Amino acid sequence: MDIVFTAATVRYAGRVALHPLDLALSERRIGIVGLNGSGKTTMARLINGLVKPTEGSVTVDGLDTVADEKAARGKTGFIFQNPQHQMILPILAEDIAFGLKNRGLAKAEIAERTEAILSRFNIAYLARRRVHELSGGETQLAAIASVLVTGPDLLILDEPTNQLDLKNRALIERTVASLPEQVIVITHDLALIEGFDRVLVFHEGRLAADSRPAEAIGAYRKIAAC
Ligand SMILES: Nc1ncnc2c1ncn2[C@@H]1O[C@H](COP(=O)(O)OP(=O)(O)OP(=O)(O)O)[C@@H](O)[C@H]1O
Repeated sequence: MDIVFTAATVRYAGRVALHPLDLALSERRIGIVGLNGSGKTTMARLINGLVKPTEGSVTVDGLDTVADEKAARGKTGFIFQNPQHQMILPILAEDIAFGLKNRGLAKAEIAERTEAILSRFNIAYLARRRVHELSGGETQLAAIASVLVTGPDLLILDEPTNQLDLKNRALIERTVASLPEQVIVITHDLALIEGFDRVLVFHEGRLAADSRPAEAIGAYRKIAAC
């Protein structure tokens, strides 16, 4: 899917969080890195329309995130920094089914798709568990399943390995690597994006580097050392 930023600018209460950004993204694996507060989440939220550009525009697959808000949002699944907050119903299978019910699917299809997505991520055993009792790694997998069940073309993950132990980091790395969907990951976990196609580095609300992972991570290390 093509994501195009055209002079996209974001101000919060008059303060610039993202300076005019011109960028076209179509790679399957895109990483976003940068210091805290550099504008990464703001940039990513522009893609699914959760943040609107104060000036300029953002399109996904040619759909404007403001003018074609609903259609554009349907293209993208977003996993937030604290994914437990995006789980709405208490039992995992019910939470996953909820997104499908909202789309008006028939009961049998909802059951079939819920089961299929749980198996796809090897978490069928968690189907009847309470979402707030899942471990960090289980929560990430459950959130990925809940979001992908509705069939978005693009998945955006905001710091998916934050607070995970080494074993669960590796599990999420493997899971992300195996997804057929296009993926954008915001992360401070540089190992996660080592094999990616393209890495963007943000600094003080501007795109400071945009290249293959090794070069981009090198640029990020220089920024962090200043
Ligand atoms: N809703 C908001 N209202 C006001 N200011 C905001 C809002 N969201 C973000 N900001 C500010 O915009 C700037 C960029 O924030 P953003 O969350 O995009 O950065 P980030 O690079 O994702 O940071 P982190 O790595 O800490 O998550 C920061 O100065 C932040 O305080």
